[in-house]
Amino acid sequence: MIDIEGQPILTAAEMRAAEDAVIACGVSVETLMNRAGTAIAHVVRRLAGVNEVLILCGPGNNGGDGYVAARVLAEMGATVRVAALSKPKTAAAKSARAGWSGVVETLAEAKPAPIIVDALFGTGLTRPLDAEPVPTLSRSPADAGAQLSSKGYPDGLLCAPASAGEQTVVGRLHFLANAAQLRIAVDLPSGLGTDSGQALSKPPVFNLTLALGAVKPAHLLQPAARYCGHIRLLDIGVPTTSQAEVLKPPTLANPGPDAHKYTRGMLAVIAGIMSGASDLAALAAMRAGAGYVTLLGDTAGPPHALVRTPFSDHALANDRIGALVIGPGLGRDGIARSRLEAALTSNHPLIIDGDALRLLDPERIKALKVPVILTPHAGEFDALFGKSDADKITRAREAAVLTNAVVVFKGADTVIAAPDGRVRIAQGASDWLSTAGTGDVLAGAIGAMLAAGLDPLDAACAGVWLHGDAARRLGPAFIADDLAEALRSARGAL
Ligand SMILES: NC(=O)C1=CN([C@@H]2O[C@H](COP(=O)(O)OP(=O)(O)OC[C@H]3O[C@@H](n4cnc5c(N)ncnc54)[C@H](OP(=O)(O)O)[C@@H]3O)[C@@H](O)[C@H]2O)[C@@H](O)CC1
Ligand SMILES: [K+]
Repeated sequence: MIDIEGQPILTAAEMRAAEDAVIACGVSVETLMNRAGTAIAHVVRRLAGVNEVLILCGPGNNGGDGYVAARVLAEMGATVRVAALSKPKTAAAKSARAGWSGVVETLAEAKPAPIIVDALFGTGLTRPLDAEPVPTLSRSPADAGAQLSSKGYPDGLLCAPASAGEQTVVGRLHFLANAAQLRIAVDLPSGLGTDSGQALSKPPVFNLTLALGAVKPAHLLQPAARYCGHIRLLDIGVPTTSQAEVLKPPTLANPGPDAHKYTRGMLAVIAGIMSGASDLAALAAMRAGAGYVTLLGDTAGPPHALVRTPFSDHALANDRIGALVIGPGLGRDGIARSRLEAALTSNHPLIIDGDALRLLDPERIKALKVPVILTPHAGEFDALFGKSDADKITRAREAAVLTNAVVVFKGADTVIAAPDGRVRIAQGASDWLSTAGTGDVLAGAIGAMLAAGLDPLDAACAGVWLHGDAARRLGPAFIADDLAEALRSARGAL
């Protein structure tokens, strides 16, 4: 089981292409399926102990993985049952099914077990499951009590649509999941759109999802990610590369003996009508490790290390400034507009956040000749780039190209995109980040990184990492002030 930090993220088509490349070199689909099923079995065996395992198998290769896992688990001495939605359709799944010598129950009639393994659908799911009735065995009285043969569905038994409610695929999956103590999904919880991150049908929430060969967008994008639980990668011997990767901890150098405040990066934060927001950004930058932070505007208060300076073109013209944050608490009035204009023409690398995003359009941003990082949340993103049904990765990528800026598309599944197509996606953001001021803290943290001289994508990634890690360390009910302070622990943990 591999931790997914830093791993490539592949769409369903990219995963198929990676598998095809291996198959073209003479490795059979059956071999890949055997690797997948065997790896799954070993994980399940470790977690299940002596408890009974129920594996739910679908018609495609995801189901095939399930049959292999069942066989290997049985060979290891585990108590394992298999329930199928329908007969296997693919050649590899048929062959895997043939390798399972036990009974195959129907999904509609399977009794619960303490451990369930969902191998119903993986990357091949193309439509919602809700409407799909679960086939049951329509039996004549003479057939009553007959069991499925160990080699497949007996001839003459018909698959008939079941009634509503629990007898849909989703209903049965929820029923069995609710009754289980441990829920494990093979590749993806059944019902998720691999690339879109949408729940085509709402699956149960799993404890563990075993990604096969590569991480997929649905493991990270919301709402799909919330159904996956912990995500671990299983290696099936398919080499993968992608421009999209899971965000990993940054490598940040600590100050050396010859460091001074300016070598560690000087950040200027422009204040506006809501001084609390720019204060938070400035404090966050200091706690993320900036050497010198100056707040430009008419503000007052601690910390004493923060250099508060009235806003002026002269203050902005300081060529020691390594980066400029504008937007937190800026407002949208005339003063805001003139400060934004001054920032845009100051020639400093920019982090553009909050209100500043509402005062700009993509063409203006693209015309800037300095490194730019945009940090919109969903509302700001829609306002700047328009609404769209495309997935979040595609939207972030297109926005980065359109503006020639690094775009940090914030949310529970923050996507960071660079104009050259590279993408990083943060996993497992704390739900407690949904509180006022946390976006200001992020802008400051990223500002510290950009001021320190990191490349814009690296700066954005480092800021997002520190922000997410600080939140994880704080646990529940923190406020943005706590978050800014906790950046110090996150920085110290690197
Ligand atoms: N390729 C490889 O080398 C390897 C692949 N591996 C594994 O394969 C998985 C991908 O396999 P897959 O492509 O067969 O797709 P899968 O998710 O099993 O489902 C497809 C089936 O579902 C059906 N179907 C779709 N939607 C439906 C719906 N709403 N309701 C009902 N049916 C629906 C669809 O029918 P159709 O749309 O064609 O009518 C088709 O029959 C992947 O996640 C990984 O686990 C590993 O073994 C390693 C080697
Ligand atoms: K599955």
